[in-house]
Amino acid sequence: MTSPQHLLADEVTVGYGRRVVLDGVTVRVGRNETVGLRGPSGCGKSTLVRVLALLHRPDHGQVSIDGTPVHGVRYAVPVDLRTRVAVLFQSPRAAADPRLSLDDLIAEPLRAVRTPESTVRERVAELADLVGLTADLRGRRPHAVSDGQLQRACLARALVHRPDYLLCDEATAMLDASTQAHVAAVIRDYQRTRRAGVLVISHDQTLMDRWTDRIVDLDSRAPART
Ligand SMILES: Nc1ncnc2c1ncn2[C@@H]1O[C@H](COP(=O)(O)OP(=O)(O)OP(=O)(O)O)[C@@H](O)[C@H]1O
Repeated sequence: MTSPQHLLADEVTVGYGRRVVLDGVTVRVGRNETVGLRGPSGCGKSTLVRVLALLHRPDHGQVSIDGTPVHGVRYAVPVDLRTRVAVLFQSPRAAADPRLSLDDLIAEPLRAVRTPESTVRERVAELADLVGLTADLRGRRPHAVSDGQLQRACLARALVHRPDYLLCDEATAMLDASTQAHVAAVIRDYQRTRRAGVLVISHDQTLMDRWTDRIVDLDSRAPART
């Protein structure tokens, strides 16, 4: 029997203190599809992204990747499983280490798994090119580049391990129109060529309609099921 090809949050419940934010939510993102996640502010979209990105352990329920259940969070998850899901957040300033150059920001996940330095340099150059970071920008640290340039570096970093699933949490919201279009185009191309599964959260309905194959409504009033 072939294993399922999806990233699955299965009957996931998450609470902060006594407040239940996600109550038995099931959402799946298949390989080779782009799914939009929609819902009112505060309904738990970002929380679900953190659960799917293996950054937050649900109180109940489980995440599985292509049929393999994931136990633990962050570094407790084996590296070959952890690197299959990447996430791009809204604010590159909050996500990026201010001490690192853009090149080192992109390279860090590769160095963390002891990739040979020649391979690191090659891959960083390839990705910087893909996201449109010029040589003069690559040596700069976050304070010396714009939000759009920094988000390009964060996208390159997110793609560095060639993830099968990419989660985009309002990833283009802070960008000007042309950077937004370019970042979205890079993600779309990546999705097609890699046959990746992509989850998109955006308050921009036009962008969601244009970008996604289907939309899941995550309403805090009722458990969402797809
Ligand atoms: N670490 C936390 N500790 C306590 N409460 C939290 C935490 N993270 C989120 N919350 C609360 O959980 C609820 C859901 O937050 P979440 O960010 O997942 O919603 P969202 O749907 O992504 O919202 P938005 O569309 O406004 O970004 C909110 O009420 C938020 O205040």
